[in-house]
Amino acid sequence: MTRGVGPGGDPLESPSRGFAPPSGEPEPLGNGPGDYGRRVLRERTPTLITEVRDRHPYGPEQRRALDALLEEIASGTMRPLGEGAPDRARWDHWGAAYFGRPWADVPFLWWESYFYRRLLEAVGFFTPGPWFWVDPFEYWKSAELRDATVAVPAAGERQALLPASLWGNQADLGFLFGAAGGPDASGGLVADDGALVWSALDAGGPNHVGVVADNAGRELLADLLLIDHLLRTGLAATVTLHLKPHPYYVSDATTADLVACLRRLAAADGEAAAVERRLSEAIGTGRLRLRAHAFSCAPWSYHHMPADLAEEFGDLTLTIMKGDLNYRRLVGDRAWPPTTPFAEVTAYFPGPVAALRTLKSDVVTGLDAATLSSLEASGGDWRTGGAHGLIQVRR
Ligand SMILES: O=P(O)(O)OC[C@H]1O[C@](O)(CO)[C@@H](O)[C@@H]1O
Repeated sequence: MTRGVGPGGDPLESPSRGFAPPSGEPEPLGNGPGDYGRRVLRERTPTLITEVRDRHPYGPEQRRALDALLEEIASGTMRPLGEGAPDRARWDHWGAAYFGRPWADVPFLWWESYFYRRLLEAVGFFTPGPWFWVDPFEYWKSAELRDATVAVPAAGERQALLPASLWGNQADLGFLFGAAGGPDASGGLVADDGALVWSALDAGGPNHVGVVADNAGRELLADLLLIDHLLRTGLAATVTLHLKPHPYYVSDATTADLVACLRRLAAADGEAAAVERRLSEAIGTGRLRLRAHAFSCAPWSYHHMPADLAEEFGDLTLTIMKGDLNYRRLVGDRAWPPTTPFAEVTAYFPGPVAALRTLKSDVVTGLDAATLSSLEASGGDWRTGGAHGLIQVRR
């Protein structure tokens, strides 16, 4: 296992260094015919730009910038961030191999992350002025949170907590902008290491658990119930909750979204309000620690994580990675044969790690051969439809 240092004083890791992926790894997933990335690039991304433009009273400057982004993605070449962007140097470094090329030539994981950064640029999110730090996705996030029901399982019923946190991941608002609409029904679990997750925590202590959050709203509510359980029962001495430092992938949870969820819990009846009180107190005492690391919005897999993050994950009893994008970043967004062991592709990760994810993109690992053949025989969109889930762990 090798670890590099960040470039030019930047605390984030150089993409060319970091933890080595297993040798002989398959190509990064792209945007060719049949690739899921192509659908996202051609369908979801333009719809999202148009929706963001239509839902806000933006002035001519923001509208022009959104239209230019639409055109650049459809038929132009990828350009760097504008002068004056606070993170321009970092992205110039990261994007050196991609800028000046058509978007479709750039790996899916990379371009989609950069797309969200460019969308924020277009709407003036980082520019001091009237739209400074106005979340372009707040409209959808708050609607989803309003509709969410809060169901606190009875004390002692911990078995429901992992599936609730997992299936909460269906509430990815990016699906609103897909041609096929959102996931409909549960296709069940294609891998279920749930018992191993609990036994990793039951083994002794004190446990220190990381939760790398994904979506706001009902997914984060379910995550918070899980975190409350871990803290309340003493199964975790501390929990570190990783949020996004700024809006990302439509519904990814920021600190503002966490606050909204806590208020939602406080306003609900009975036990939910008690959960909010306990969590707020735990944040106050430092038992529940919030992180919003810049690498959480980086276009790279965790193989390239910076040293400070690697050290943190290495100190944890277990890190729980939520959602599809974190899964892609954990295993590497590559065309792995689906029976490649999860333990093998995550061996580089600096501590025990679990993934709770609904399947919403091409990558998957750790399936047994029988499960894979019945999924293939189903003829359905099982890799990307969001109707299947998995719980995997590497201790
Ligand atoms: O919210 P999640 O579970 O990370 O899912 C987001 C997924 O949706 C997509 O953004 C598709 O638009 C995938 O690229 C990504 O993996």
